[in-house]
Amino acid sequence: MLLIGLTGGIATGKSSVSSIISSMNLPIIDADLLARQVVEPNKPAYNSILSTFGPSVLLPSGHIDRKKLASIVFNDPVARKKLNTATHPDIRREMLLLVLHHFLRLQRACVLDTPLLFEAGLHKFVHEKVVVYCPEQTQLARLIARDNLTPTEAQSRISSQMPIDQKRSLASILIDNSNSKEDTQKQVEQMVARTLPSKFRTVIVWSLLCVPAALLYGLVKGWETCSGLWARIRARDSIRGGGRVHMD
Ligand SMILES: CC(C)(COP(=O)(O)OP(=O)(O)OC[C@H]1O[C@@H](n2cnc3c(N)ncnc32)[C@H](O)[C@@H]1O)[C@@H](O)C(=O)NCCC(=O)NCCS
Ligand SMILES: Nc1ncnc2c1ncn2[C@@H]1O[C@H](COP(=O)(O)OP(=O)(O)OP(=O)(O)O)[C@@H](O)[C@H]1O
Repeated sequence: MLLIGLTGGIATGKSSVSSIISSMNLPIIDADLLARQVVEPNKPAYNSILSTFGPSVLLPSGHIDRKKLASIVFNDPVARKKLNTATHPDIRREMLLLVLHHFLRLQRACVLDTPLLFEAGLHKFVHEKVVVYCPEQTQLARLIARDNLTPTEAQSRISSQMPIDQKRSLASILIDNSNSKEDTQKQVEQMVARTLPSKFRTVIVWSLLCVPAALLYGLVKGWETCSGLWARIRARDSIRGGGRVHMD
């Protein structure tokens, strides 16, 4: 199975490209979505965020206040590193499980839609590094318009990632999303047609690797179940032990 790492800068157009790819029936693993799932209440990363940032980053519902957390971490590299440390191992584990799942289902390719592909070192594990590019001024304008940010807020988000020109230089395939959406669509279709392996090749690789992949899937899933149970026991004990919920 071909592993395609899809990345770019914030608001350069990854989601737009990933929805084009998805319409071609290729599976997409969305790191931003996984980042939301691993911080649901009482999951290990949730407890870790709470003990690092305190209860002021919670909404009255008990969920993480993402706006509040964003305003902290996009202005403070040390806080951002702490958030990455709390969330990235769990995001990586979920990604691995999904990759194995798609491999075992005999998919010909799988796309990892990951904004921090290079920053987090995940580019080492993919066959193709696809960078969705637009010039930084266009990126800034799109980010301000989409998220209703001030230019200063938008700039600090852009600066929290590797500069888009550097990502461009690390790409194995570049999708230039500076122009129309139709132009981008054409580039994506060409990219998929050029890189997708044949069904024959996919079946050969699958038959060689399906046993170790299934074993690895079972091990990672087992580990996930045990660590989830352990986090719930610890959260329950901390409620019983004086109401300092999740702060132990
Ligand atoms: C900071 C948080 C709370 C902001 O949440 P919010 O819902 O406002 O934004 P969302 O998650 O949709 O992210 C939007 C974009 O911000 C950028 N971004 C997100 N996290 C980071 C980060 N740690 N460093 C640099 N850029 C980031 C990405 O380009 C992403 O596509 C959230 O992004 C988060 O928990 N980030 C840490 C986990 C992470 O690294 N996620 C990125 C995928 S691995
Ligand atoms: N070719 C294009 N022309 C004009 N606007 C575009 C184009 N491609 C994307 N946009 C707009 O730019 C904004 C950012 O695009 P998108 O949300 O796809 O970026 P992203 O890289 O996924 O962002 P993030 O890193 O925050 O997840 C959106 O409002 C989108 O509609």
